[in-house]
Amino acid sequence: MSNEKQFSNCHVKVENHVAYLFVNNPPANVISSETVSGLSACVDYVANDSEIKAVVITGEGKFFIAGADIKEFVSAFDSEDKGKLLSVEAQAVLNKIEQLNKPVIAAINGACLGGGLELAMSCHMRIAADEAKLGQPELNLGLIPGFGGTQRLARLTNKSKALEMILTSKVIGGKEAESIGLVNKSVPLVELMNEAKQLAEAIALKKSRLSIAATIEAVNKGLETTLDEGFAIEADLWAKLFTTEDMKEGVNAFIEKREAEFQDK
Ligand SMILES: C/C=C/C(=O)SCCNC(=O)CCNC(=O)[C@H](O)C(C)(C)COP(=O)(O)OP(=O)(O)OC[C@H]1O[C@@H](n2cnc3c(N)ncnc32)[C@H](O)[C@@H]1OP(=O)(O)O
Repeated sequence: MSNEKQFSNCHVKVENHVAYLFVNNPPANVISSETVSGLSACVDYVANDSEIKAVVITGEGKFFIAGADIKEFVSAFDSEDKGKLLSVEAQAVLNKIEQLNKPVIAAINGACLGGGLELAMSCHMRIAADEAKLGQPELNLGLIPGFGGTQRLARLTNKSKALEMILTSKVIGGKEAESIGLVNKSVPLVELMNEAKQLAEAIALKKSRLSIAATIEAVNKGLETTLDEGFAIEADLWAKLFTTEDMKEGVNAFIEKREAEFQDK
């Protein structure tokens, strides 16, 4: 791999236009304040590097991310303001991941709990190891999910499944997560990174950057508005793509019975 970049509690390696972002805060890769800053810088880096067309986020070692740093909560005891700051700052980074105009795939290699699942849910797609453990156990701490989990879990699965998982702190494996639509696919741990790489490369190496970005924008914005507004957003983005070199190339390639070679223009 080339292009390795180090940030606080995470690092990025780039290969074949795919950035592999490793969260690295041993032993459990928890999301401490330092991890939030590191992730924010890391996401800015992958957003601004024009070589990168897709991103895979995973955890270094045996954990994906075991949640927010519970030990840091002690210093915010009895302070609503400090509690709010922890939530709002982490939510902002996760929103930045969700709004990235490059597809982000979470490769869930182990414990993916609390803030870890919230980060995974902010990604555009998720591949889990069968052996992974996914859950929102915050009620065990007398809390609720605070990095977007109460909102994204219900949207990704459904209201009753989200309430069941959050209210019981139930932890589920990769296969069950797949069966409720929480992850796209669950595979044995040994196959996880290859599966994530294949998915990332199927997009990064085959599609135009312009239609990738437009797809993410249409789906993200559409889920935040009415269906009619969503159709209008889609029509505008579709029309803009009509003026691109890549659209001409895609259509000509079809007619000439060859594979399109997009230039991201
Ligand atoms: C808004 C967001 C809120 C949240 O995210 S709240 C946090 C939600 N997450 C959790 O409640 C998970 C808590 N952790 C666990 O349940 C377990 O751990 C695991 C299932 C993840 C792993 O269990 P095992 O394999 O037996 O390892 P181990 O000895 O429990 O953990 C290894 C070290 O990691 C520390 N650790 C684990 N999770 C956290 C955490 N979330 N915050 C701070 N430290 C954590 C432990 O304390 C320990 O450390 P040491 O070796 O020094 O005893």
